[in-house]
Amino acid sequence: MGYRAGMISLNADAPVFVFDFDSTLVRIETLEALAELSLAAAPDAEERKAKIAELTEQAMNGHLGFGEALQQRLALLGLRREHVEALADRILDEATISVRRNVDFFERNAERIYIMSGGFTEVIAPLAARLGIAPDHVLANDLVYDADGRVTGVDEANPLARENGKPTTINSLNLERPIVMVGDGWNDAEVKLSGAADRFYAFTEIVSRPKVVEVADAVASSMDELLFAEGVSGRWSYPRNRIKMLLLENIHPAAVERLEEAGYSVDTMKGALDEDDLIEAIKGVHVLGIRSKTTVTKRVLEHADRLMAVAAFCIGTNQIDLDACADKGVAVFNAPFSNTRSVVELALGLMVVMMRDVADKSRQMHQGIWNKSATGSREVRGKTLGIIGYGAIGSQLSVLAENLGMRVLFYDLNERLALGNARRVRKLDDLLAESDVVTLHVDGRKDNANIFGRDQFAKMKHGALFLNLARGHIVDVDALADAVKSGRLGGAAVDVFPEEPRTNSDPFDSPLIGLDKVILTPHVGGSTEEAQEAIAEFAAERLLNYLNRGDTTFCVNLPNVQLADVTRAHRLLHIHKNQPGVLAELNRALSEAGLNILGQHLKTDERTGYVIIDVDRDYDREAVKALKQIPGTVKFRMLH
Ligand SMILES: NC(=O)c1ccc[n+]([C@@H]2O[C@H](COP(=O)([O-])OP(=O)(O)OC[C@H]3O[C@@H](n4cnc5c(N)ncnc54)[C@H](O)[C@@H]3O)[C@@H](O)[C@H]2O)c1
Ligand SMILES: O=C(O)[C@H](O)COP(=O)(O)O
Repeated sequence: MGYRAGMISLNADAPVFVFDFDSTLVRIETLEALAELSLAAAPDAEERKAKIAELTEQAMNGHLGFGEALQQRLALLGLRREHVEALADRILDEATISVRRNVDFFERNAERIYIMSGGFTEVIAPLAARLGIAPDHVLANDLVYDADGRVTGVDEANPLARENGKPTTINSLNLERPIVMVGDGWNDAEVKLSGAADRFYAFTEIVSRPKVVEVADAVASSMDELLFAEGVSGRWSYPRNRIKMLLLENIHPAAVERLEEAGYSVDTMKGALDEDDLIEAIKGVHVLGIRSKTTVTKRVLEHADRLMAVAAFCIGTNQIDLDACADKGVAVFNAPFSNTRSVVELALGLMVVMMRDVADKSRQMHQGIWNKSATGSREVRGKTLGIIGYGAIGSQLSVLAENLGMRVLFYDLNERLALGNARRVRKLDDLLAESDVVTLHVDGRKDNANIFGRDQFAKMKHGALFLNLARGHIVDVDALADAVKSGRLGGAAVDVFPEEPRTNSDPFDSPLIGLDKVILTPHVGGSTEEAQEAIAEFAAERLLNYLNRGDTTFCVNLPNVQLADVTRAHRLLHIHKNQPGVLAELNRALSEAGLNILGQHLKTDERTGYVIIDVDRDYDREAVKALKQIPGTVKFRMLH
């Protein structure tokens, strides 16, 4: 399993922790998992499994004595040594996710940690070993086998085989106090209720039982939460499950999976939200995930009381007020390359389809009209393609179009390397005059609003084709509609619109609707399964790198700093206005706080400075708070 390293130690007067096993350290109930193995071929397997699960629930909720429930379940199981061995073999894979994240806590504090379970030593042993817990700190039942390897019962001398087994076992050990019991079941709660432990945490990451939660001193929905509540310096400075992420616009589940696996709390919504709804939804949210339809305005940001980062799970970031985000210290990320290929393929397909008039021919066929004719139907080979905006998409399109035999011209505001035989033109008008197909791939910056209108259409070749798969506001659609109607253009394919519906249930309207020779698609240039999954993975990774270690690589509005994981240090992250004197003040405050600096990075852009300081872990925590007061501070956080 992918366990991580870190530095988490308890101090001398820290409690002794006693952890339950099933549905706490592992996400399974041992007896139910064994039933899957031992009853695989039994004709009445389902009945028996249901009975076993029912007995487990009764015992875990305190409705049936544990010893009684264990005996009855073993009788139903028909268990053999090989079944037990098979489960022990895969038990590491069943470890609870937050336990995997905090393996260091176990390793470093093994002397003050016990695993106590009504389950079986043989199954627990491999995970205990992985967590560095010695065999004499594993308190569990021992199975008894007959000569043929059949399980005949458990060692009855062990108190864990009987009622009140857990309190009895703890008491017999005479452990130092305080003792903290952590588990999901009633028999764990009983340890505290009987006085054998000082505190009881209902562990709810796998299952939450109301009756157990009710009597618990506190609820721990993950190991991080437990360590935070106990004041133990955990894997992270703040429990990740308290960091709320809101992902809008049907972001691919791979992102949710990745972020949840890393311990964060993720909520999702299918559509985009309008400004007022977003203002409501963003309260308490630390990370917002969007696509092209959600506009993050200054007004929205004014209500974002916890926001640390925004991820655009797409290429475009024109829907986000990047400067306002920077002013609030909110980092913005996107996925600049993950759907490039999908857009390029669609653009090429649309060109071919338009050259052959496929859309209109197909519509006629659906009306029962057979119109076999070569008139007006052309190959793309040998035609001139004019690409406006030679960035990631434009340049890749250039290469593939040349491979289809097209001649490529491009126009870009910036210097761009011409790929293959593509030729850069200095004036847009030259490109318009020469191209048989004109395609737009500029970014969505505000200045690009309506850059393509009546004048530009008038300068295109008569009968040329036009594509816009970039952004809706770039083109004057009324002018486009007129250019098609007048026959100036031979056809148009449009994927993006100045006004787009926020959800699939909202209506769509445009002057282009119903026009012959016009192909309309609902902003799906980047909507392929491959692209959406790739975007999800890329953007989620950027977010995790930022949240977990302060790395701003690929951030589009803060200085980019690439950072390694924080090990053997605490990391201070200070975002400030780029104004004179901040760094000097910061270093003065650091020295007053008695901090030993292990490493420091500073990067600035014209608006913002970002300082990352790794320090020795011994320092005055209160004094560090002074860093927040330094004039010009925008955001300050700590990681360890
Ligand atoms: N339809 C979709 O689903 C979809 C999917 C992905 C991207 N997009 C959009 O496609 C566009 C291109 O994406 P990209 O990844 O290639 O962006 P990019 O930033 O890599 O490239 C944009 C290029 O346009 C140039 N440019 C900007 N304004 C210009 C102007 N007025 N005239 C000439 N050149 C100009 C820039 O210098 C840059 O080279 C963006 O608008 C993006 O939002 C749409
Ligand atoms: O910017 C982009 O990547 C595209 O416009 C795709 O946007 P979408 O994720 O909303 O489809």
